[in-house]
Amino acid sequence: MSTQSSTSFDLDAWRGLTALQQPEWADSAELEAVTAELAAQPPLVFAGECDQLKERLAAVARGEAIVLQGGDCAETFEGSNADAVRNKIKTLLQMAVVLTYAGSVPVVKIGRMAGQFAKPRSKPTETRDGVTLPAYRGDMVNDVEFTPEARRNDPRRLLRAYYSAATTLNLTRAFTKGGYADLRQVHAWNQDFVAGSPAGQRYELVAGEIDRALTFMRACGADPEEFSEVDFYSSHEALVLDYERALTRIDTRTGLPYDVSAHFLWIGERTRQLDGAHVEFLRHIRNPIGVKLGPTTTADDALALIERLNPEGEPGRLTFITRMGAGKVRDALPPLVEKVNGSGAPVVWLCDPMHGNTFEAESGHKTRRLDDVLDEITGFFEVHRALGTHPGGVHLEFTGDDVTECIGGGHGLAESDLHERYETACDPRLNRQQSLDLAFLVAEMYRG
Ligand SMILES: O=C[C@H](O)[C@H](O)COP(=O)(O)O
Ligand SMILES: C=C(OP(=O)(O)O)C(=O)O
Repeated sequence: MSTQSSTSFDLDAWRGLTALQQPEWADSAELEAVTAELAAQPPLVFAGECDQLKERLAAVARGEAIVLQGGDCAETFEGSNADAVRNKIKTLLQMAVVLTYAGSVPVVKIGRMAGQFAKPRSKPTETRDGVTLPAYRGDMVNDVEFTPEARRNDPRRLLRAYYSAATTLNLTRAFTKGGYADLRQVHAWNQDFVAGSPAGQRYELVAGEIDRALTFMRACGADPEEFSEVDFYSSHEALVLDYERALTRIDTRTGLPYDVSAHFLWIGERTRQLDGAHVEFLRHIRNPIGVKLGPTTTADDALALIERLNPEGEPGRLTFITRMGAGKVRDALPPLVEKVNGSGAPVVWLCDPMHGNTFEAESGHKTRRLDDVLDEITGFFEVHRALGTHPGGVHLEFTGDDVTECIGGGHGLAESDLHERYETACDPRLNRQQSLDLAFLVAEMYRG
């Protein structure tokens, strides 16, 4: 069947399949009322914007652009405030400038923002000091606080997620279109970072080159409009299907369904079963979509996902986000890339170097080493370079704040520092310094 002819029957077919990682809602009448209310809300993004992103991702698949996708592991309602959103955008823009210069190609900027409110979990419950409660599944479902009331799955949170996403998107549109994203200003922030970073000398070369390029352009009288505005897209894991279905609309231009909760949606490693509800639902929406692929993925799994999610080979439609772990990427990735590339399918390859590299520190904090993160990206580049395919970019968990959740980086954050500002609601994020360290080091890989 052509994916282009989806009907509302198709959009609800997932309901008859196994949907993993769905919250059990205490009150189904309330869920119904909430989803009806959501279905009547205006779209958060527009189908035309999703199509524009698809075109840009098609350029990435052709090797003509790269992707920088990132943001919180789990956004919180409390964190959807102007300071936190501005800091995340600022960090992402700073990283993007460095990568744009190094790659000499456009960088497609996608936030894990404005909707990343639901989390798949390894276990349905959490036990602390002998007390067992339902696991935290993201602010869309319940609260991170460890009390029975906070951990109750509350359908009204779906509405709060929608309104928080709207607030965040409003802020991102203001920050990226209202002059804040001016290239010269972003470069000045990077120069400050290089001057203050213990590893700064290593980055001075790139920062200096960008500076000279900008001075040259100014001297030539070139001051393009594009310098002061950037295109920024939203994304999140399409996990809670009642929410995603309620926010799916038929585009009046084309008569095709789009999930207007975000520009880009992805299917997680835990919910990518071919015969599962998530693959079934996402195959019918026309947004650009991604699938996370962990180390157990076989080349045949990848081909079957392509057949199911992009049978017509639409460029920019499908992104594979590989998250193998630093120790496995060099063995697990080549068979996938080789076979997919051999099939001729136009796939974007992104590296998520976070989710295969998590471990528990002695203090009990979940953490990641920046060295492992960089090693996985290095392996990802090695594999793509060896096979002649395009390393399409990175998918990161980071924040613009000075948290202490991951180890390493120019400032040498150690395990013993983790307790100082450990604020994530789920997995550990790179802080602002570590994110910029990473951007300069990945820039070297693109130049290499
Ligand atoms: O972000 C990814 C997952 O939600 C997270 O890694 C799950 O963590 P858990 O193993 O603590 O449930
Ligand atoms: C859960 C996530 O990742 P994965 O599906 O790769 O485990 C995530 O990116 O939040």
